Amino acid sequence: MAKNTGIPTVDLSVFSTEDENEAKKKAFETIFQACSSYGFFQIVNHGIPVEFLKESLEVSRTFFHYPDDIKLKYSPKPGAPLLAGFNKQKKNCVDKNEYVLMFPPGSNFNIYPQEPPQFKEQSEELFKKLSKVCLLLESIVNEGLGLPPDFLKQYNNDRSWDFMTTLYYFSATEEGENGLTHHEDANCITLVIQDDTGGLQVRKDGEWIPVVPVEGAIVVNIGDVIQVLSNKKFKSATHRVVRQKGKERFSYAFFHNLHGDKWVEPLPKFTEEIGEKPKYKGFQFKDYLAMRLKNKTHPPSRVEDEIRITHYEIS
Ligand SMILES: O=C(O)CCC(=O)C(=O)O
Ligand SMILES: [Fe+2]
Repeated sequence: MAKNTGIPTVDLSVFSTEDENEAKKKAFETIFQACSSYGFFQIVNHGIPVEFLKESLEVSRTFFHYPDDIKLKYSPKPGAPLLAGFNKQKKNCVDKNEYVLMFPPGSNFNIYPQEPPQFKEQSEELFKKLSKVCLLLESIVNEGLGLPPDFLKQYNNDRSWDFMTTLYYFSATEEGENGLTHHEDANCITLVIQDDTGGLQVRKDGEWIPVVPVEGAIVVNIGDVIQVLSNKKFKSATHRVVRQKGKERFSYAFFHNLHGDKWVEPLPKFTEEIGEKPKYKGFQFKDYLAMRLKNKTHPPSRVEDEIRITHYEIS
């Protein structure tokens, strides 16, 4: 385990072999512990060349440094149901960032910046590579939860709802340092690539723990869907981004999602089969996503009034 990262770091290459060995067992144990406590860990030797990750962050930096009149050419079309393309947070929004939202390569509603020219190709390639890493992580989570082989793969068998954002956080100002308000991710598994600025934090036992950047590492976090299915055995941790003084920050977040038609509820394995009460009511995933989207489009006046997974909690 790498020191000083705040959260554990796992060498993912040990999972590239079929045979059982000590290193694999240990990595597995670290992931299990991390998912049961923080809901966060980092991975290295994940199969995506470190150079490729750096290039991706560089492409993102180049785009976000263009003046608004260039960036705004790639904004979502008025009235578009999905905000694919370049988005600036509204002036009064507490989140101080800009982002480009992308759906799977080939989705006809994607709006890719054409400047720099390599943006589209780099993003599509990154999307595919991150998607592959998520499939491996999903199988590790499946095993960690003791589910039947390929249970999650079959349940979550449609990749068309996955998405990725690249984010640009401005440096902190006198008016504030909030970059992304504390939240939990609604999806299954999220991957984050961050530059070396820092600012991502995860909440554990009432404390904010920094997710200290590790070169070439990818941050992994568990989302609400896994938390609900596992009846809170694996945690969808609260996290946020704090802007740094004098330093802007670039990142990518990849969301291994779930088709909106899927029904989400605690699995019998974590409830009736072990004599535990379900901690959540079941719901159709798209209903939850719609409420989450409304948090963004029509934000309540107090952050604590936003709809979160607690909405389905059985008290
Ligand atoms: O930019 C980051 O480091 C995290 C982004 C994030 O948490 C999100 O988009 O849900
Ligand atoms: Fe997040």
